Amino acid sequence: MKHIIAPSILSADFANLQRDIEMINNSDADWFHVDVMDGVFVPNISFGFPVLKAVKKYAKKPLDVHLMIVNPEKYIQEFANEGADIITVHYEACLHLHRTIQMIKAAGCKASVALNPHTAVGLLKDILADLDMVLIMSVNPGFGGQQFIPQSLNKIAELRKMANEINPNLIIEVDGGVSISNTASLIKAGANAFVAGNAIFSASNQTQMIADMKNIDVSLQEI
Ligand SMILES: O=C(CO)[C@H](O)[C@H](O)COP(=O)(O)O
Repeated sequence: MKHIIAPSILSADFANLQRDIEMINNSDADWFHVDVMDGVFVPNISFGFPVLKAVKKYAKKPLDVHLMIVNPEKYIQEFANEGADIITVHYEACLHLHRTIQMIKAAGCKASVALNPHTAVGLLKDILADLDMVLIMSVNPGFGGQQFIPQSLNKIAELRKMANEINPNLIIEVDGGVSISNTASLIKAGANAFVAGNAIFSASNQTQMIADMKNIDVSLQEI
């Protein structure tokens, strides 16, 4: 299966959100990545249900909702009701992660767990079989436009190795500092879904940038 490109609407122009949603609809992108931040789990506040609902109204592709919030279990059903297709909760925010994953599935969504840069992938071993996706944060969450943390490549490779034994269909998504210049090395490490905010929305031709990231020829790229 070809890798997935998920533009992060955190970097969109909120005064022209419908225009940016249509750009994604008409591009080679696969998903919309929607970052929800509460100002507690991360030092930033983004948006919540009303914006998700507005995006859902126009989006013609699945909504990949990344909850950077404490106590995410309180809001799973409402995010599902407002249109989330994939829900990612943070390992660091869940005291009862297994229960929260079951809640996401019961709400009819794909279930995913995100790991902050300091969190070891081995901690997911006993729950990996229950997951549709793991999101490796390759920056400290909270802001777009940060620099990719190189150690993330080792984490992806380690996770892919573990997934090959436990859950071969696991999607490994990378989020933070992803661009056309590191997509190939991330694919080689074992990732197959890419969130990109700044790299797409600051490009002079956004649709072309999405196409370039989607159609990158890994065999021609150096690590
Ligand atoms: O989760 C996020 C921030 O916490 C964003 O999705 C991520 O930072 C994408 O932005 P960029 O591609 O510009 O790094």
